[in-house]
Amino acid sequence: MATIMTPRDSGRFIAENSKGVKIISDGVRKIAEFMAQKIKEGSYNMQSWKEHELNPKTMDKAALDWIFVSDTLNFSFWSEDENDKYVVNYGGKKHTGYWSLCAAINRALDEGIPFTDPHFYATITRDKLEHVLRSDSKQTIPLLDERLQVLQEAGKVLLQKFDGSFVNVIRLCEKSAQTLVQMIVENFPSYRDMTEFCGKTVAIYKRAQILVADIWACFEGKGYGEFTDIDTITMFADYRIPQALLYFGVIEYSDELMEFLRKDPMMKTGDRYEVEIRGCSIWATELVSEETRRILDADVDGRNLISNSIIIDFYLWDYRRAHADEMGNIPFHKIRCIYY
Ligand SMILES: Nc1nc2c(c(CN[C@H]3C=C[C@H](O)[C@@H]3O)cn2[C@@H]2O[C@H](COP(=O)(O)O)[C@@H](O)[C@H]2O)c(=O)[nH]1
Repeated sequence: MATIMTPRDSGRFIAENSKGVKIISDGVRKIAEFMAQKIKEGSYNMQSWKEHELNPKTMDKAALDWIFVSDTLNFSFWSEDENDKYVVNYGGKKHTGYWSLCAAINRALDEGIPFTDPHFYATITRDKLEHVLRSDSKQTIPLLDERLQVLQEAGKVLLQKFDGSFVNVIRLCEKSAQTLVQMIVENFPSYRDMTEFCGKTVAIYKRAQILVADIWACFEGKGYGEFTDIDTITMFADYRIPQALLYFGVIEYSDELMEFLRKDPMMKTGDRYEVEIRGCSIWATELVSEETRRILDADVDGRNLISNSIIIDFYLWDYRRAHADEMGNIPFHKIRCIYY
């Protein structure tokens, strides 16, 4: 493969050539101060990942298998009609969006379905997957056939190349997050989230990077989650963080782009606006992460606190979920694809 830019360099290249999306340095500084405060007061850190009721609480192979399946299917949960969403009831609660997938996985495991075992999902039938992902509302999960294809593919690769467990992929990455991202995109085609922009191939790698980040957070940077270069992982360019960055004034959309989004169009992978929104969000979050680091390092209590683009991303994503109503009128770009 020709040397492809990393997601960080891709983000910078896209931001330097973007027409519809601008990064606002005052917004970067303000959100960095806000994040530094949150990190200093300890209200957000890598342990926050396990506080989510549906995420695994253990640091073992079972948790790793769970994370690999959830991140293989971690895409496209938005619904055409906000009042008619795909819902999974679990633990006495109604779960929507990304959490509906986690609820469905845990529901299957509770029913004795070995849904996180590649020996099972490598040859899972459409009927069986439909049962596992069944809805508790009228709305079914988007892209069921694509989910079937990427899940069977991931299972087959794990069985054929890595003796049936993602543990063996990690064992080969020599504790390098970048090596692991490369191994994921080389061996698992559904993770190849890249496109052409201004004559160059740009790599966004949203699901490959969030897979590494979820492992790092679940294992709290130890064991399977120990990476010497974890800070080189960027924000995960989905359709939610751009919404949060726009809300906080970290990025700004041109009048044309706002006009375009107001028509609620269905976009396609590689559309110029899609790449600009995702790429500028990556670069904006890198700038926020660097500024947050500068603020923490200037503070005797802050310099040994963990802060990187993953923590910033996780915080913004959780904030957006918790303040979905306030952000209701902030547009997000809509696309149906297997990448995010
Ligand atoms: N950038 C970024 N994108 C993320 C996540 C997560 C879940 N991670 C959580 C789990 C533990 C951590 O503490 C995180 O809170 C899902 N997504 C993406 O969002 C979209 C779903 O959104 P909605 O329709 O509103 O549920 C979809 O593209 C999905 O792929 C994240 O963290 N960052």
